Amino acid sequence: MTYIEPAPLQKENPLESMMQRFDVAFKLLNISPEMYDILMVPRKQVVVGLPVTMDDGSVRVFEGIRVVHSTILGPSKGGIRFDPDVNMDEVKALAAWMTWKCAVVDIPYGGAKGGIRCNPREMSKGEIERLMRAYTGAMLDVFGPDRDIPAPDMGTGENEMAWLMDEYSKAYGMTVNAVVTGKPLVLGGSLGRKEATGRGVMVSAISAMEKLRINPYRATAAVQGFGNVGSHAASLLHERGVKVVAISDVTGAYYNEKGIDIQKAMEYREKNKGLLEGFADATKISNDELLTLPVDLLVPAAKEDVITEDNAAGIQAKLIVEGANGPTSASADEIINEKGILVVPDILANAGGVTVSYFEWVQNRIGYKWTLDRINRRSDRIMKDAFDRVYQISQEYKVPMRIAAYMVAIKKVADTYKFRGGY
Ligand SMILES: NC(=O)C1=CN([C@@H]2O[C@H](COP(=O)(O)OP(=O)(O)OC[C@H]3O[C@@H](n4cnc5c(N)ncnc54)[C@H](OP(=O)(O)O)[C@@H]3O)[C@@H](O)[C@H]2O)C=CC1
Ligand SMILES: O=C(O)CCC(=O)C(=O)O
Repeated sequence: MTYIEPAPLQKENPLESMMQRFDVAFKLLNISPEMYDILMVPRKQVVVGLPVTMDDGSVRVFEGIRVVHSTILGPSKGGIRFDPDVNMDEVKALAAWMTWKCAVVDIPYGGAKGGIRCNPREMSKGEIERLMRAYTGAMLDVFGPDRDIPAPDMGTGENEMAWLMDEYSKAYGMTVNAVVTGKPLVLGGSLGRKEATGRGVMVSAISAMEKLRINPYRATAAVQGFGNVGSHAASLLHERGVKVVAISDVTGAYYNEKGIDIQKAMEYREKNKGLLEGFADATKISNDELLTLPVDLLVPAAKEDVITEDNAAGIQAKLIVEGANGPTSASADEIINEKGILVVPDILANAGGVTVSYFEWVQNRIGYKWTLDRINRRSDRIMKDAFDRVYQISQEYKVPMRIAAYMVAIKKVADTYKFRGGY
């Protein structure tokens, strides 16, 4: 029997959360009302059924989604997520966030996102490869180096991007490495891309600490999620003197008030099938408990809607830097703002990844490789400038940085429409 698993029911809806913040920011800007629908409705929503032969010979049909939210600033850009919770509303929200994110850091891309509802932890490498190739084949007329450029997100990494590039290149009869970013270095991947999102989180955190007059060498942090974003954010924060006292993954959270040895945790995870389960030198607590630890900095870097109206009141951190997309539901915003916690929002804080993806694409287009030093200097500058711009708007309009970031992004996209016209 073949079947597509239904998406699980979720209490919070990321699309509604995104819309609520969008509405607030839109009203503060003097933009014509018809622009509202133009900016809200995605340009393209593609859903495909993907039959894949499993290792035991059975055939399973997976559902694959790609949403292109906007292409007004340039080709659309955004990752591909492999996760059992993938659903259309989530992907629509994630695609819109990509539009706002690229606009906030001022790179010439629109926004898109893709996802396949599956559990990669329960699949073999061969099954994942066949699924990725099937998805790419089904999206040949969506993807393209000047049209829509995917990248990694939760549950995917350089292997999946390599298969995508190969499948696309075979279909077009030539090597097209600029069709996807986050590739292995030998296929035209960029130095610095793996660490880029975590690095941007670190730059945002240090910039925010300056504003709050927190000395990083005396600060403590808890980081939720120890994948691409969380592990590099934790490691780079540690390098800047911050004591990371808690980390976590899907198996739970690991707390040590004297500080976690991040390098050791990364090595442990590599040897332990990618999991922190059993990590010594720390007490195991729950992912919910991690969120309310008495720390200066909280970095949610796992998935959306982990900070909600149910737990926001218990948060003790002075600063939240959002590594994940949409980790704070709209219902929690008010509580957090009332508590005076400074939040560096996702569309700003985690934009380091797409920034270095942009650099990867540029290098592929010009056929030349940049040094790591050049990449880090340029991406740090972009992240710092974007932070300062959003902080300044938040002061000027007396709004949280999240609303200020939406204002910067919406204005840029709306201004572009004004000049291009023709909708
Ligand atoms: N990769 C990138 O460049 C970018 C990613 N992001 C966002 O950052 C977030 C993380 O992405 P990324 O690091 O790439 O993903 P990964 O798949 O590399 O890592 C996700 C991490 O979160 C953990 N996790 C998953 N579910 C839960 C849960 N319910 N509770 C606690 N931890 C959980 C995973 O644990 P386990 O490994 O045990 O499953 C893993 O440690 C996502 O929101 C993504 O959209 C944003 C910008 C760019
Ligand atoms: O690197 C990219 O192009 C996009 C990464 C991504 O999906 C994100 O920023 O959420």
